[in-house]
Amino acid sequence: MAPQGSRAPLEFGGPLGAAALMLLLPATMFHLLLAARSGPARLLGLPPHLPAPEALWSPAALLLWLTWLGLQAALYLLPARKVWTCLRTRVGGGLRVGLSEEKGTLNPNQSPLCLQMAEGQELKDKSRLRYPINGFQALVLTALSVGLGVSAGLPLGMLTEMLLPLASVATLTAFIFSLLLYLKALMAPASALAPGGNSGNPIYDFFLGRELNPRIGSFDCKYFCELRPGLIGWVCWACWAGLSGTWASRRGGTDEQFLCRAGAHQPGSAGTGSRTSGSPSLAMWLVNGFQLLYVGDALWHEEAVLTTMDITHDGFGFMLAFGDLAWVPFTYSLQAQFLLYHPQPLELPMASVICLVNAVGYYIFRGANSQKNTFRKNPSDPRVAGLETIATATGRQLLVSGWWGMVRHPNYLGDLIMALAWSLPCGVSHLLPYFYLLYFTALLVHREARDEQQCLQKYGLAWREYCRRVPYRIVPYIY
Ligand SMILES: NC(=O)C1=CN([C@@H]2O[C@H](COP(=O)(O)OP(=O)(O)OC[C@H]3O[C@@H](n4cnc5c(N)ncnc54)[C@H](OP(=O)(O)O)[C@@H]3O)[C@@H](O)[C@H]2O)C=CC1
Ligand SMILES: CC(C)=CCC[C@@H](C)[C@H]1CC=C2C3=C(CC[C@@]21C)[C@@]1(C)CC[C@H](O)C(C)(C)[C@@H]1CC3
Repeated sequence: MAPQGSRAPLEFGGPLGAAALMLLLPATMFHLLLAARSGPARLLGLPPHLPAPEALWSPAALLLWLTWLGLQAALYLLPARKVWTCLRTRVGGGLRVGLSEEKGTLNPNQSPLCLQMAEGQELKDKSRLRYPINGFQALVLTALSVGLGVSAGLPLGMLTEMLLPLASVATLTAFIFSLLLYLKALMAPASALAPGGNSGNPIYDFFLGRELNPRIGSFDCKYFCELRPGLIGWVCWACWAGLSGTWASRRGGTDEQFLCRAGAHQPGSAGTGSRTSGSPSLAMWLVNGFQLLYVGDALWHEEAVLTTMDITHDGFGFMLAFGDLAWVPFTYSLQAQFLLYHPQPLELPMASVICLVNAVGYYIFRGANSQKNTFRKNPSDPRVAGLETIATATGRQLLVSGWWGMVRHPNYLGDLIMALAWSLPCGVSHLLPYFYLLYFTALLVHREARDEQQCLQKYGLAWREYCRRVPYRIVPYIY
């Protein structure tokens, strides 16, 4: 039985804050879903029409959701194809080859099927967990399965109408799953518990999560949820929203009929304007393209998630279960949902500027994340060996030039610039599509403060020296 009452300071406003977030997060998600399909599409203020209770639940949505989770779990367990592994190895560069060969896990000449694995950070008991690396393969196979399903006549056009019940089912799953995880953690050894999330207060611990890496056999629940059902679901749904225009016109429906069916055509609706061609608008192409790049990138660099604080520090509780399974797919796709019901005109010159903004954001995000990952894996790698560093008492070093000498969280800066680029195609007539940018700024500012606290504990004076030499946190000369 695990000991109760760790001395970690309480975060998120303690039990009261945790309880409030458990109500507020699902409420916000449903508000956004309803607002996106309402005529006025207001971020602040109630949507004009609240749905009937039966619109929030359907057995078909439950079946679809369970099938989706089953498909993603099967793809998680599937070995990586040899041809696939070789391709990733070549395109991914020396870093991946070095890592995998060093651990004896990758030999492209062995068998046509191999489960490529990566090792996580060292745990309290000095052991390291192993994780499958086949996320990008899962994305491609999912896209193929969905494509096959649609061409075989699966009524995926219903997806738009099923979004509310799907969100309910995902929220319910997150609650049940978190409860099971909480109970499972009661039997976990102390060494398996997360640094936070073990305060002894059941509400707080349920929210934050007690066990660091809950597993069923070798199936890692947190790693699976962080990158698979929600992230892949997000782009599948957003792309589907993009294609829905085509679908509406192929079925012989007008925009007006489509919007009525989807529940958006109400007095004062902005949603009957410009989408008449039956193909996704330029704005929709941009939003989908940018988000597909983001998710594809996350799965391509899958092993990088093993060093994020979600995997190394936070327990697996309601916050991450709900965040991964419900919040990400249903709120991160908000721009696509908004454009589906409120098409916006976008001219080519403006689209080019937005593409440039996204490219700059991606360049900073990827450059900063790759530089740190390369450095953490092998500080003498020629790509990072010339960078200036600060030594710490732990034996690890901190980068103080390159991306990490510009601000203390250059990767957050890139991520925020991309967030702006995802909203700009939606125009400036509504605040709603900018919700992601606002929420994400708050999330990253809070996350940055948590990370600083942890780094101060880990590196002490060396961290203070880093802060002195790199005074800005996220935005140079501003913050
Ligand atoms: N789309 C979304 O919803 C979200 C996206 N993200 C993205 O996820 C990515 C990962 O974020 P996150 O895990 O929060 O944080 P980081 O990837 O920034 O990792 C922080 C860690 O990096 C190490 N570090 C910090 N400074 C230095 C330095 N100067 N030199 C070397 N190492 C350093 C420290 O760990 P150590 O020293 O132990 O290596 C620190 O704890 C980011 O790109 C972020 O934008 C994050 C949250 C949500
Ligand atoms: C308020 C609330 C619901 C909190 C939960 C937060 C989660 C939604 C996010 C915490 C960290 C995340 C990361 C990603 C998605 C969102 C969550 C789960 C991420 C998988 C997105 C893709 C990136 O490339 C990433 C892999 C770096 C990233 C990791 C962190």
